[in-house]
Amino acid sequence: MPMENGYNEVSGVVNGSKYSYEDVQRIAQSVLDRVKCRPHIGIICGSGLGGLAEVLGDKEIIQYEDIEGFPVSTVPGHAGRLVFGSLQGKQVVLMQGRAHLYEGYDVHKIILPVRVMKLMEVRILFVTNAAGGINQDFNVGDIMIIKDHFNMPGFAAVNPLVGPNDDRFGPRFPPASQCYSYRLRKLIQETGEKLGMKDFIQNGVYCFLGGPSFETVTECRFLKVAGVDATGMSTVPEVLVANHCGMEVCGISLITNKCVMDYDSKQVANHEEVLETGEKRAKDMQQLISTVVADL
Ligand SMILES: O=P(O)(O)O[C@@H]1C[C@H](O)[C@@H](CO)O1
Ligand code: HPA
Repeated sequence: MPMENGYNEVSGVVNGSKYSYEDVQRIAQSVLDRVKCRPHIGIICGSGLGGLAEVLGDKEIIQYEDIEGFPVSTVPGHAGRLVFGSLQGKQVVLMQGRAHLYEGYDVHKIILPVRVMKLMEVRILFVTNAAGGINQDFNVGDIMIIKDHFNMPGFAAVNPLVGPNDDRFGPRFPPASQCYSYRLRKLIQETGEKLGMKDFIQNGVYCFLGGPSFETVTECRFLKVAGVDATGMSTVPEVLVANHCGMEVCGISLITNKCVMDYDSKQVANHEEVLETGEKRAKDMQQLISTVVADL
C-alpha cells in the first residue's frame, strides 16, 4: 500500500516500524514484478549526486511513494526514485535520494531499501554522500574513499540492528571493522588515478551525526581529535545493514564544504553550497563510478 505521508507513519516511533524478512521479501518481489532489470549492483546517491542516474541506459523508474514501506525523501537534492538500468553492460539499481534520521524517520525505516536490494540479489553496494571536511588538508570537491566510519548515534543505541535479529539477514553480533571492501577501495583508488583524478581523491573516516543542524565548532574539533576526516548525516545505517547481510560495500564521500574549526570564523555551512559542489563534481563522480562498475 502506498504511504500517504512518510512522516505520519513514523514520527516519534522507536523500534516501531520494523519489517520482517517476509515483509521485505514481499516488497522486493513487488518491485521486481514491475521491472525487467535484475541488478546485482546497487548505488545510493547522496545529496546532489542523483545525476548519476543520467548515465544509465534502458531506464525503468519507480517512485519511492509507490513502493510499500519505502521512506519518501523530503530534502532538496533527493529525487526519491528507484532507477533500474544498465551501466557499462551491468544491470544496476540506483537510489536517487535517501531518507535521513532528521526527517523524522526511524532508523529501521531508513535501511529498508538496502534490505529490499539484498533480497533482489544485489551483492555490491556503492553508498555515496555529501560530507563536510574535518581534515584540514581536504579541499571542497575532493572525493573521499571511506575506509571506516564512526557511528556517533550508535553510542546511544541508534543502530538499525537494534531489536530482534533474524539470522536470515545476518548474525546477531556482526563485526564492523571491515565494512568497506578493501578490494573496492583499491579499485576506486586505481581507477581514479588512471582517470587523472589523483589530486582530488582522498581516503578517510566518515562520521555519522543525526543532523539537521550542521556541527558546532567544538563538535568539529572533537571529531578531528577522534580521527574523523569527514562528517555527514547518513550512510552509516545503510552500511551497517549491508555489512550485516553480507553485501560488499564501497563508500564514497564528496567533500562539499569545509567544516568550521575556528570560533571567530565568519563561514557557515549551508545546504546550497552542498548541492552546488555536487553539481560541479557530478561528471567526475559519474565517470569514476561507471568505470569501476565496468571492471567488476
Ligand atoms: O544524503 P547525504 O548524506 O548526502 O546528505 C547530506 C547530509 C544532509 O542531508 C545534507 C546537508 O547538506 O547533505
Ligand atoms: N556536516 C554534516 N553533513 C554535511 C555537511 C557538513 O558539513 N556537508 C554536507 N553534509
